[in-house]
Amino acid sequence: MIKETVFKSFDTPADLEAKLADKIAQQLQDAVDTRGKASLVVSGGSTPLKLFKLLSQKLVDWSDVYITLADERWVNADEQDSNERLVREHLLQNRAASAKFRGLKNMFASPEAGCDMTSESLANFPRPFDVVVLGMGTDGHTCSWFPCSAELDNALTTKDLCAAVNPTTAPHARITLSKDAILNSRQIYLHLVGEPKLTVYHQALENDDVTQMPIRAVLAQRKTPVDVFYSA
Ligand SMILES: O=C(O)[C@H](O)[C@@H](O)[C@H](O)[C@H](O)COP(=O)(O)O
Repeated sequence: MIKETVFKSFDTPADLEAKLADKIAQQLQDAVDTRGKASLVVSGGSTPLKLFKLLSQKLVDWSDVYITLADERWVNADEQDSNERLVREHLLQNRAASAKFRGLKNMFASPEAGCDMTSESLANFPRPFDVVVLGMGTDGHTCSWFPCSAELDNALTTKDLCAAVNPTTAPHARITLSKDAILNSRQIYLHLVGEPKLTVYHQALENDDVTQMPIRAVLAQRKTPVDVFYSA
């Protein structure tokens, strides 16, 4: 059994988003005030869109904030399934338009070929990352650590910043930050909306077999604080 750390339950997704946006904005500004710059890693998917909008309106010294993604589908940034597109359209707006964003996709033909260049492009990011916001799929994946993929072990064990992943249960080849990179953070938030995800989260707490549910790699460690923000 994995011991739960911080679990915060909200009546509505809007309540959750308001609180989480406040916390993230405060932590980013504290980082800028303390160290001169801050870093934020966000996830794609459908859950964080309203959070992105709220965050984009916050008073933060955004020009000192470096933003990247936890994972990306290997598609061009103008395509429907691109996480970069989501970030550009929903987060890098309003006050946050001046943030320094680096996407994970580059011009190489595959994530395997492009991985090293992506890692190099993130070399000037403040690390440990100040804030990481993760989502979770109902198969227990987070980032692009898919239980179905042959590359899962590499993504969870490499010391490299990035790893290539080819999921068999989800579209597109992917590039993902590694477990080592994600856990080298000051604060991780796990953003969960909907009862099916609460059920999966409780299943994830049952044991620490990361090959079945890779989200356990985040939940079972004690190096980096993980706060779960949940709303039905
Ligand atoms: O690119 C992605 O798909 C992600 O970054 C992924 O890890 C996501 O966070 C979960 O799959 C949850 O996705 P939803 O928010 O769409 O449920």
